[in-house]
Amino acid sequence: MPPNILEPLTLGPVPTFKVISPNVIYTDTHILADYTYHNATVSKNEIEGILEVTPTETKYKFKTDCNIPKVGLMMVGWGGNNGSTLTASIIANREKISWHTKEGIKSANYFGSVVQASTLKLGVDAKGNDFFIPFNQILPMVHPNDLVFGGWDISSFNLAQAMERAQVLDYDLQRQVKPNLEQLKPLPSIYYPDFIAANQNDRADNLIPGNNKKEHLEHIRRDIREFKEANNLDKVIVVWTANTERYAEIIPGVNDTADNILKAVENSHPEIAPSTIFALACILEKTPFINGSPQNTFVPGCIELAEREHVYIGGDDFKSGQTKVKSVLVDFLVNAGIKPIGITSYNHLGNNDGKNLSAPKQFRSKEISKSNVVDDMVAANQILYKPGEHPDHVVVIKYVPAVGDSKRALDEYVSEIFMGGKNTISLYNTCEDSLLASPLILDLTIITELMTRIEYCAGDMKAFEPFDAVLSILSFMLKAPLVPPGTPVVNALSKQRMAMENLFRACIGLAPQNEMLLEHKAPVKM
Ligand SMILES: NC(=O)c1ccc[n+]([C@@H]2O[C@H](COP(=O)([O-])OP(=O)(O)OC[C@H]3O[C@@H](n4cnc5c(N)ncnc54)[C@H](O)[C@@H]3O)[C@@H](O)[C@H]2O)c1
Ligand SMILES: O=P([O-])([O-])O[C@@H]1[C@@H](O)[C@H](O)[C@@H](O)[C@H](O)[C@@H]1O
Repeated sequence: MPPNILEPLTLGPVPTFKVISPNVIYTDTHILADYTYHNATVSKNEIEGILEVTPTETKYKFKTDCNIPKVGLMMVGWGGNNGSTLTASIIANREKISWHTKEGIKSANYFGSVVQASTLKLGVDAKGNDFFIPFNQILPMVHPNDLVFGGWDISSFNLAQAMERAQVLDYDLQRQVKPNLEQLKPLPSIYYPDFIAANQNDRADNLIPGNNKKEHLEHIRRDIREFKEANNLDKVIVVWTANTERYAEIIPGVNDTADNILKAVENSHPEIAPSTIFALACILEKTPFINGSPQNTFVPGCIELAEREHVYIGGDDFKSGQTKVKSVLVDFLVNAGIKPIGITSYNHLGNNDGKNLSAPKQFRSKEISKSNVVDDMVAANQILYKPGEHPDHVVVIKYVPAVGDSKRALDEYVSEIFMGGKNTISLYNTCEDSLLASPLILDLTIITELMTRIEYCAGDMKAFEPFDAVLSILSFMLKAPLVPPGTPVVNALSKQRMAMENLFRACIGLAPQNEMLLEHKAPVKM
């Protein structure tokens, strides 16, 4: 395996602030924080017929390892539009490349990455004004410029050929990064035709031979080990950005438990998907695996194995455009007491993703992930919605080669408003789909890696432990957030962002952001 030719230059940002608190200790290697988690339990007093709300306080200790490791990002589907666009874009950022376009000179950036291009409020300054820092300075994080790339694709194209095929980036930029990308070639991958559209067959010329799923699993495990060793990495994160697969059937005795799914792999059971083989290989290699597509990679047996091995998994389906807007707009409408009754999400696109989704079973996977995104917001308001009542919600995706990666999304939101009135909001959203999704791969990778360096201790626990293996903290970047079995799914984008921000604040002993601004509304009088 050729070692990555682009060695990282520097490792991560250096924290630019220190929390002055008896609850926070900085050592040479860690940040230790004592944190009180405030919540409230609600119960019904049947005798008095009232609800009783009891504030709760739980003492947590958080321990964050501040040593930023050398991290490899291995993408499954590396030769696709997202994988090639991300690789080219990070190289452009690393090399500080600018390029000519008809609109003038453009320079590389990380817009669209919450970690690299958003900020968060740390507190207020002496005048009471909000004080913001870059999101990636709240805790030590890997910088994307330092990531070492690798991955697999069923297509043999090198990354330069893949970038050209994707038709996402401007030519003058492609021209400059081409020499670097020509050196990068995806590893052969596993291909089970039944799981993706038949129209993908013509690019499947870079395959691991045979049909033995156990051998495929061990091959992928070996690939991960060899990549880590060849690049002298401390950690590897694997992200699935390959084609959307059909849903796998959940079969008792086959993929319902960890032991059964490993046995099913031994028997090369036909219902074990390539994405699940990758997930199992990662779990067995103690390597976090993130699913950027909508299929049910994480069948129950896969989740159970991840929990048993304490290996982080996350998914599903990058939340990049139309759905991201939906998880904001419906949250706003419902929380404003306005009742969406009809949501129609239509889009067409002409890239290979759209080509794969033109097949019914693959579309169905995407339809599911795009349709469930309003469930939590609707369930939270029983003034507007009776139990079980939902807006009419339609998702349409059409493949139109002529528009390439420039997805056209048209949405219509029809809502009931005051006194029998109706409100209709129509949106038209168009852009290169891969330019929205690629930064999310960065955020998923960097936050997953950060989570591998944070441990907690709470209640009667005698030692620090990792978080639950199912990383629901990644939900901001995902359409159909995977959560620990039996726990609530949150889709509202503001809540997802708040959860991420407040968790990282807790790791440095800071209370959750509450935006009350009491100091201005009810100033303390001396
Ligand atoms: N805005 C977005 O682009 C966006 C948003 C959300 C989700 N997604 C999902 O991300 C995935 C990738 O999107 P894309 O636009 O890059 O698609 P793409 O079709 O350009 O890339 C997918 C790549 O995966 C490869 N592939 C297919 N099966 C494979 C296997 N078993 N092993 C290795 N490689 C395999 C294909 O050869 C292709 O190069 C899709 O599932 C898509 O639904 C994309
Ligand atoms: O993230 P989002 O814009 O809601 O959804 C997108 C779909 O509209 C698009 O058809 C599909 O090809 C992309 O993979 C992505 O899933």
